[in-house]
Amino acid sequence: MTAQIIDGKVFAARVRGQVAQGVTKLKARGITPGLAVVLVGDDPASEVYVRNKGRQTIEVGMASFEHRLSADTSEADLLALVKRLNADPAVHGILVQLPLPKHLNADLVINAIDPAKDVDGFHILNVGLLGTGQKAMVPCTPLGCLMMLRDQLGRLEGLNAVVVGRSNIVGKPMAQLLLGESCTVTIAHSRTRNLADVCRGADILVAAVGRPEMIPGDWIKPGATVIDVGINRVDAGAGKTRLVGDVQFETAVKVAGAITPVPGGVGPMTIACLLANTLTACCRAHDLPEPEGLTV
Ligand SMILES: Nc1nc2c(c(=O)[nH]1)N[C@@H](CN(C=O)c1ccc(C(=O)N[C@@H](CCC(=O)O)C(=O)O)cc1)CN2
Repeated sequence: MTAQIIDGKVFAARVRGQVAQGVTKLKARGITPGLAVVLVGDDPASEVYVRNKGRQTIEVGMASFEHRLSADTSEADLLALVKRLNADPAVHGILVQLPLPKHLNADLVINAIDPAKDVDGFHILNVGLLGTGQKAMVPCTPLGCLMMLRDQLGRLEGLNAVVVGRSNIVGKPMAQLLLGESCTVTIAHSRTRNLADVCRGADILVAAVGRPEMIPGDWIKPGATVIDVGINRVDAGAGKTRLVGDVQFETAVKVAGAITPVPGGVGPMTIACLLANTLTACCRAHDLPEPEGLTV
């Protein structure tokens, strides 16, 4: 058996199309959703992500506000910028690109963002709302994973879901979302005993542990749906590198029912869901109905 490949690029393009339609409707009412992205420092990967965010924001018809600050920016200056963006009515979504330089306290900065504009869903209030099953801003990567799972499987109720990884950005919110779908959820991680056996029990396996190709095909239940969140750059010889996921794709594809590739799986959904969250935040700010199919 060979797994169906879940194409994240195609899926993300579909989501962006839905977002663009929502933006057109808002513009007809004289409202333009706006997304502010803050980049501190010159991390090359973050540079690429921020550039792509800005480009895709404009492509769906939103206003893009980019703030690039030097690596030695003080916490006070960054907090002052966040405060200005909180107060700016043209800005419906605020995102501070992570990681921040070491001297800045990311928790402090994220929790200074107005929770209604926290399109990353990282603010402690949104974390609490999601954890208690209330309307929240949902972190983009897990939201994208859930959209793909719903599309693939329909109802998820009663399925065994194993999330490997316990980060605040992916693992924990992913587990909350799957619980919200009435899955039986296990959060596993690199120190879990008998990790292979835990994974073998999964109808849905979400790998978000950040270890290149840690999960081989023989840890996967035949027919399972595998969502690989890992984006790991490894040596490809001859001075080159390549991207691999947390799942060993070559062996997993022979066992799984469906699987996301790396690259081209979950990654593109992250920015598409950021745009979806910005549209949602804008609708909420104006007391308008939320876009269908783009929120949980
Ligand atoms: N404030 C935030 N910071 C970070 C987040 C986030 O959601 N909010 N996530 C990541 C980076 N990220 C977006 O910011 C992101 C990562 C990967 C991709 C993507 O499309 N990946 C491609 C491969 C890209 C490549 O060639 O390197 C793929 O998987 O196909 C988009 C966005 C950390 N920081």
